[in-house]
Amino acid sequence: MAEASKRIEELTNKLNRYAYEYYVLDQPTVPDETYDTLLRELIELEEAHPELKQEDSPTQRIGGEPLEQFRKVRHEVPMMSLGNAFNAEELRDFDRRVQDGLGHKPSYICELKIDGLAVTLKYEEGRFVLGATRGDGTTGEDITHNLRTINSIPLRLKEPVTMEVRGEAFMPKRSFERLNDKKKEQEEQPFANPRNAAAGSLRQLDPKIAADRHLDIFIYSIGQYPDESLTSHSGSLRYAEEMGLRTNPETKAAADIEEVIEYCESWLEKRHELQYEIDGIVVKVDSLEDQEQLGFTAKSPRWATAYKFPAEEVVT
Ligand SMILES: NC(=O)c1cnc(N)c2cc(Br)sc12
Repeated sequence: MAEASKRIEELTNKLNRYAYEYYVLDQPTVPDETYDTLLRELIELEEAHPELKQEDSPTQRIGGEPLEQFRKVRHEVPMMSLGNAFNAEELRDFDRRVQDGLGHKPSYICELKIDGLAVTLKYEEGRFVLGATRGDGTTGEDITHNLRTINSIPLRLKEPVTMEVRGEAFMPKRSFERLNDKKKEQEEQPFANPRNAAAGSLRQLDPKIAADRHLDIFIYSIGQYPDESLTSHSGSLRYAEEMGLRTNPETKAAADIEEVIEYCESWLEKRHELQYEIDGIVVKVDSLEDQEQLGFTAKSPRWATAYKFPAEEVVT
């Protein structure tokens, strides 16, 4: 029994590390066959010793029976929405308002605006305990059973910290095309776009459906967190990465609004090369102290805006 317990713990940790390298870092260090062989060994050991199964075992990503209904979840920290800017001049207007509010020039951080479904993830002492949709910003739906099936969401953080993080769950373009090909073959209604496909997949009561949809996620903000040493948004993104969470590699600091405008305009064409859809760029004041000073309007932060790309001509 001690042997089995030791081997199960060893396999669980090894498989979780391999999954982290593959799904979070996009840098696998072992071939798929190695992962599959170890996973088969773990499944056999867990079947022989179910009481030794670990909560963060990769075999526990797809839970039990489908839910009867969704539980409502109240967000302690409301999930924000963003004001919009549609061109360079409106970005300059945003910058003027920010400088008026701060009394100094801020530094900015630019992040791709992922076209998916905003979700919140709660970790307690490092364990993934709750995941929910944004809903109306204060009340969302509990979709923990579906988010557990996303391989780039760690079931356990690298440190036993308690924190809430927010991000965008999305369906990569390739998964979207494969899914719609299957739907067309089965003469079912295809999804209009990857955002609808991701939302449709995560709003299922049966986690086996979400598990089959190859969803992914980028974390873009941290709610209440224990580490008071964080003073910038960019620092909090690095902290999220250190905890084992997946963040977007294209995020970039900008010294002033002209650099922000340059970044936004550079992605107008480049975005078609991405493996996922984006519908704009999120621009944030980087200093947490500056964010605190600027605060929120009734529904949006004064320290962020969304630069929206012009709607694309839909070729039918
Ligand atoms: N990086 C970000 O902050 C970010 C990325 N993608 C998105 N769809 C959203 C939405 C809000 Br609200 S923030 C944000």
